[in-house]
Amino acid sequence: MTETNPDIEISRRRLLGTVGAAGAVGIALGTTGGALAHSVLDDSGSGSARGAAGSLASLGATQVAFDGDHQAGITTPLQAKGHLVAFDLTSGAGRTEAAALLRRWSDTARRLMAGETAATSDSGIALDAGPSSLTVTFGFGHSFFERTGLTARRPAALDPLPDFSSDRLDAQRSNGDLWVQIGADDGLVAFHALRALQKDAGEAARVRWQMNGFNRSPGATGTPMTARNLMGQIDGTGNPKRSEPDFDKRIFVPGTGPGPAEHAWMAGGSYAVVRRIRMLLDDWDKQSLAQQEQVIGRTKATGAPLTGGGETTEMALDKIGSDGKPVIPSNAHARISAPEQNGGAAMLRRPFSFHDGIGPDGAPDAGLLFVCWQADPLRGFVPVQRKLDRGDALSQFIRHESSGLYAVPPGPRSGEYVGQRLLEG
Ligand SMILES: C=CC1=C(C)c2cc3[nH]c(cc4nc(cc5[nH]c(cc1n2)c(C)c5CCC(=O)O)C(CCC(=O)O)=C4C)c(C)c3C=C
Ligand SMILES: [Fe+2]
Repeated sequence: MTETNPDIEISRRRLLGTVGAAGAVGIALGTTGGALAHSVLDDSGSGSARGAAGSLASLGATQVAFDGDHQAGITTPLQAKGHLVAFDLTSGAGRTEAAALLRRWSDTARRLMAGETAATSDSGIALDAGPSSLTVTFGFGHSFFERTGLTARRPAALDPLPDFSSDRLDAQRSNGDLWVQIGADDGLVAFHALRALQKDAGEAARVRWQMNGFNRSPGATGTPMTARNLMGQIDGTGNPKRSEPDFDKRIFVPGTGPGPAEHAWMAGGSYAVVRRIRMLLDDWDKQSLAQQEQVIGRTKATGAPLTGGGETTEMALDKIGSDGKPVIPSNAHARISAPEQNGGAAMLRRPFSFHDGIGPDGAPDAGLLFVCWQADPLRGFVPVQRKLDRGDALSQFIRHESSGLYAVPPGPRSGEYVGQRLLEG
């Protein structure tokens, strides 16, 4: 598995890089990572993002490939910093301008992900740092296809999500013609990419909304662990694993099979559902540990199911306690969202936490930038959210405040730009 997964190979490099961080950068970037790290280590070439600093530790040197079957930032391990940004095309911009924009964006993303500077007027924000696992992922919203005259090529999977009774959505912070996800293990590297991409948008597109998120930094725990969210729960345990035979089928649009030929441009792509979910943390913190664990159906400390075992032990959903009730409550979040309760519906959750300050009432404006990936939202997010909407114990502690659904095309081939098969096909 690890040999065929570029993202996991990056992790392997990161492990080797730990040795490098202790002083032997040559080992970290030797036979395993040398080719990918070349651009950041080469002091002689123009376009290097190296400033005055010396050699890079493994965290800075780690590079994720831009080209590939799938875009980076989907199966890439969670990064410490994230920016989500949606753009609308300006009134004068159509298909030609959109194609030129995607070409500029792809060129910049390819360069920055390789640890190079932007092609023109680089801001210098990321000087001294390496690529730091930077990923830039591009998607198209439903409205993009009208704006560019491409409605015949719009997949049905991009039809607007249904309304959910628990939605409290802000239209200004939802949807958008274009969506960009930026992730990096260094805050300056991530912000540098955001600035560069916004500059590239020029007169073609304007920012519609923008959100900032974070995760635990790599190396903060003794061994790699599933991340925690701002409620303190281990979050991500039940995610589909790359080693599972149906992983690709669940997450990526198949290359062949049913569906009109006009939609072939999405083969190898994926659909991202993005929700800004506010956590009502003051209410949550008033719950006892036992109450919090009943809400999820898993222990807080280890993430193990309430029916026993460790984090990765299967939930025994049929197990009845001495009180005659299911040990994992019937309204527990992990029970209701489990694939076996939803006809196999599954998604890859890859969120960032957010904190946008403290409101006048003293409550943090904090929560989860929920990003999930699937081959078809009607067989991933939608049925699960419908079920959660009807009786999830977690729902009284969260509020869905914004929503987006984006078609994320496959990764580019060498020299190609993201979306070229749609815009020029
Ligand atoms: C519609 C999809 C989902 C939304 C929205 C959602 C919000 C949300 N979830 C947590 C915390 C946890 N979720 C956990 C599991 C879990 N959640 C979903 C889906 C949505 N969650 C799924 C598909 C699963 C996996 C179920 C399974 O396969 O067993 C867990 C348990 C640990 C884990 O598996 O990750 C936690 C904790 C929050 C805080 C939240 C909104 C803010
Ligand atoms: Fe969840």
